[in-house]
Amino acid sequence: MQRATKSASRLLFSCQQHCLTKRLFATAAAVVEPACSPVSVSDPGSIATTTAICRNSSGHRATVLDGRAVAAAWEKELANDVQLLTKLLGRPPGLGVVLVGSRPDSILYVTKKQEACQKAGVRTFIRQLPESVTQAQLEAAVAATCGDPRVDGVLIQLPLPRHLSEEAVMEVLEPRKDVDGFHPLNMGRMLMRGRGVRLVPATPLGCIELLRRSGVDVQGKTCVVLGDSNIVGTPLAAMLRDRGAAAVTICHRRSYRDWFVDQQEVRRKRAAAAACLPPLPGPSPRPPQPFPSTPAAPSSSSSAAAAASAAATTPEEPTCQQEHPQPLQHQQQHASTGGRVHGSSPACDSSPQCSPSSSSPTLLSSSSSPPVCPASFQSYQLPDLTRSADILVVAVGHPELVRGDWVRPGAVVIDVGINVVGALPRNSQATSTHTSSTSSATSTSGTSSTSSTISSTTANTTSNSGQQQQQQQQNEMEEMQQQRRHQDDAAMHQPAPLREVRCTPCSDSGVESSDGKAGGAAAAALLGSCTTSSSGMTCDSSSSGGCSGNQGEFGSGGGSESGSSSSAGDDGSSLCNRNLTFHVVGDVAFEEVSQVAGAITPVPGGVGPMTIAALLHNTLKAAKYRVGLETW
Ligand SMILES: Nc1nc(=O)c2c([nH]1)NC[C@@H]1CN(c3ccc(C(=O)N[C@@H](CCC(=O)O)C(=O)O)cc3)C=[N+]21
Repeated sequence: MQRATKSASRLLFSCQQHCLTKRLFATAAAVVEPACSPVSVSDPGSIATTTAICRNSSGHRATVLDGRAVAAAWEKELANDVQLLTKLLGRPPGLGVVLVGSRPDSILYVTKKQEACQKAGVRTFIRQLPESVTQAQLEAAVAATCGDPRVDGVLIQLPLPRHLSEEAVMEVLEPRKDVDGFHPLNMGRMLMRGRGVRLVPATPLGCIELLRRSGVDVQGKTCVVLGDSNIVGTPLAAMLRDRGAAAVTICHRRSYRDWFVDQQEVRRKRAAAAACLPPLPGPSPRPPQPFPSTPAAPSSSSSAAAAASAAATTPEEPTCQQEHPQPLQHQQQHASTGGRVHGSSPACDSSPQCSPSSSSPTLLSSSSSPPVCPASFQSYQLPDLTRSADILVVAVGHPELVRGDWVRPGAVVIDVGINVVGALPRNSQATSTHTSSTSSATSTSGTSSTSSTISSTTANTTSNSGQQQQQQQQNEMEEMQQQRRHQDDAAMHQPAPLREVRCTPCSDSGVESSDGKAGGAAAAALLGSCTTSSSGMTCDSSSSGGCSGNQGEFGSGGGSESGSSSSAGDDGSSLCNRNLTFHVVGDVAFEEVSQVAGAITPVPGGVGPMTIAALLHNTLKAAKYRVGLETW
């Protein structure tokens, strides 16, 4: 009734907008059941069977892209190359790793690399430098590793402590031994079309291989890469492009960072905007552009196909007075998240969200009507963008950022995030009580919520920018410190079965070296008294002796400066000494997204193991350059 007082034009406009939005979603819902998404996934184990993944709808779960199994198969293949190379080299291929400090995650990843190399018959030479190492010492260590005749490939484990320049040390690497592909020559060749790709970063290569080996064809697909890091987002976008993607969108951190800070607020804005969001590029058929100022949305081949099929089946656009089906995003939300609040769907005849009184100032004009949609990208539009993807890669470093309603039904979702969340004093699980979240925690709603975030490490999305890296490290430190303050009441609700990590970083004094012969023992030495298993890393927090004073053949470069314990090491130790438990979750809400996606990678067990296999692949490639099996 109150609406009747509003201007007719505004009402009409609002209705049109909302109805169009609804029709759009209704259309998307209509193609869910009968149509098969253009993505097909074959069983990685079988040769001939290719199962088309039909667009998901409630009741269908996504195919899990098993990174562990695929990586194991890949590594087995690589073992043949190792045999050949060992003959040609007159020794096993060798990987040199330079590790600064003792971040538990870095130690874990180095250990994984070492294990994979040992299994394949590749020797590893690990040079662990103290946290306090100078740039010159680090560069000398890298140069010495590159110069070692037993070493064919070299990597510098990232991130580096904030006082060190990643950029500068990368230049010390010999490009043909740069198994991470971070040297500017390798990066440049990869980014520039036709320049002859050589060594490419392991994590993106792992993603690409996982897609390929799972039977997901990139050709002609619309890809969205959420994350703009130098080591994942940027190279992966180029690699998707080179594999024939029709369109690749890289989302800069400014497109998602608001979601980190205040998810509630962005969700609220998004809900408020639901009635007047401008159409975004994507696979769904789009109504005519309602805003003359909005540029025309490009369409992909799959969107054209979807539009064609939709055009044949879409009923007349409902009038505003009609009952409308729930937009798909709301259906999904209620089906898969237990009703995670996204804002209620506005009534067609009211559209209060488009009124100037809405609390979404960037969205709306201050005049009466029509509402002005933003000229630039707004955070709340991100789910529309991600939903345009046939292949969605997420590498942002925020636990479970991507929810079910961010994903196009049937899409392939690659989760690169590895976030260590939650802390629980050991043995207190049974009696744990739920505590309030820290500022950086993900939403605790949904099916796989986590409570306090102790440290959010996107292992694979480290930026090469010193400033950003510093900021990230500082954030991690702050979170850890905050966690320590709350450690007494750190008990938390346990989400679905997740890997448990209890760890004690070893002392960062001295320089540790080991080689592949020692294998697991070398890893254990590196980790102090830590042991690893398929279920994670377990360490005896009472001991860190395995790491100190064990000066080996790589004693030069970083020297054996001791006593320079890092704050990171301190924090890790303190946490470990308190017997806290961590969980690993991805950037994608796995359970929820599994209800929508056609295929999805788990965390752990997805991109991580593929990264390790890719690194092994690169190490052998470097060895091939050396013996002339491949030309540089
Ligand atoms: N110079 C450099 N090169 C890298 O390739 C590099 C790096 N620095 N810094 C860190 C990231 C991270 N990264 C991973 C390696 C293995 C797993 C991995 O194996 N993950 C397992 C388990 C992990 C766990 O147990 O927590 C999984 O996801 O199933 C994950 C992440 C390589 N990175």
